[in-house]
Amino acid sequence: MKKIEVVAAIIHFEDEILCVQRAESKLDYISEKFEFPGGKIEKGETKEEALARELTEELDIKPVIKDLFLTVVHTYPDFEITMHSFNCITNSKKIKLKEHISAQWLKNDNLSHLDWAAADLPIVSKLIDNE
Ligand SMILES: Nc1nc2c([nH]c(=O)n2[C@@H]2O[C@H](COP(=O)(O)OP(=O)(O)OP(=O)(O)O)[C@@H](O)[C@H]2O)c(=O)[nH]1
Repeated sequence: MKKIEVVAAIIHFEDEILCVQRAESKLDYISEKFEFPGGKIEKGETKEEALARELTEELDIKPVIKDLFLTVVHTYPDFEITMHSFNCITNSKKIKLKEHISAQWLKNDNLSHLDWAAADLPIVSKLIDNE
């Protein structure tokens, strides 16, 4: 099975976190699901470099990338994903949605209300537990 390695940003603004919604896709299990912004690590990049590049490409933002929060391994029907999530801090809620179809800034208690990609659920649970 195909394996991909992905980085994702938990972007904090005060007590809120940025949640973004993927576009429609032929893979129904990720189509229009909520996720944390990020993407695949390219050859030769560190995780932090990949995350900084993806955040510029997807949202045109440069938050401060802090510590690794959780690494999740999840098997979807068509591929296995290893996803490294990092806490990031921003001092502005300004974003430009270049690829995603919507975005919400939510407090931890409200994160469970969204329809998340399955690989994100352990991250969402840990954020809620840390509250
Ligand atoms: N960025 C991101 N991807 C996630 C999350 N959860 C999750 O299952 N994924 C999956 O991980 C994969 C990331 O690939 P991507 O398509 O965003 O990466 P990319 O920007 O490098 O895409 P590209 O291949 O079109 O260049 C997708 O299959 C996506 O559905 C998440 O929270 N953030």
